[in-house]
Amino acid sequence: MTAADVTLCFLLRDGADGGQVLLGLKQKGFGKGKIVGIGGHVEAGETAVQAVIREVLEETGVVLVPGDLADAGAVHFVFPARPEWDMKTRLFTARTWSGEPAPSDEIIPEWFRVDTLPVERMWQDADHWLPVVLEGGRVNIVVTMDADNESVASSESLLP
Ligand SMILES: Nc1[nH]c(=O)nc2c1ncn2[C@H]1C[C@H](O)[C@@H](COP(=O)(O)OP(=O)(O)OP(=O)(O)O)O1
Repeated sequence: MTAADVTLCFLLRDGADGGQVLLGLKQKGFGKGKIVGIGGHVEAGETAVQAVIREVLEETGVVLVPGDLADAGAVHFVFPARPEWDMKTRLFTARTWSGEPAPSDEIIPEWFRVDTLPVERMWQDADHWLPVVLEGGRVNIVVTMDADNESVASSESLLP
């Protein structure tokens, strides 16, 4: 089975008490009830940049242009017990955009401090790759989930 192509974009801003990132409570579909990054599937004929701009608009109302996006690499999520859930995820960050994040039927967006991420409410793999991305780094990592599809069995960086 081929992994689905998906995207995530992390909006970053400076708060009074340090850096903040926009995440959101997933209201339905994959990862419902978790705090997740903003994004979703790349549709046929779309580039990853086009897809992430569309998904951020659909889920939060925030308008991005390609020049707002910084490439933060990729994470391949592997679910051996559920191969149909495998996803190849392109990661982006943005420090500029237009509009204010607003809730949609997909996501309730919320700003979090980057130094106190709500990891207990996120996918358990988040702390394997997200802090590097939020510090402005790039990752290229394969995260393999356990048979419970929740715990991390292994994570392997493909970067030299
Ligand atoms: N293990 C994991 N850890 C994580 O932090 N994010 C994950 C993950 N596995 C998948 N994701 C993300 C990537 C992707 O942005 C999202 C799933 O895409 P979607 O939100 O588009 O899925 P849905 O099925 O809700 O929506 P549709 O695209 O409308 O079918 O979940």
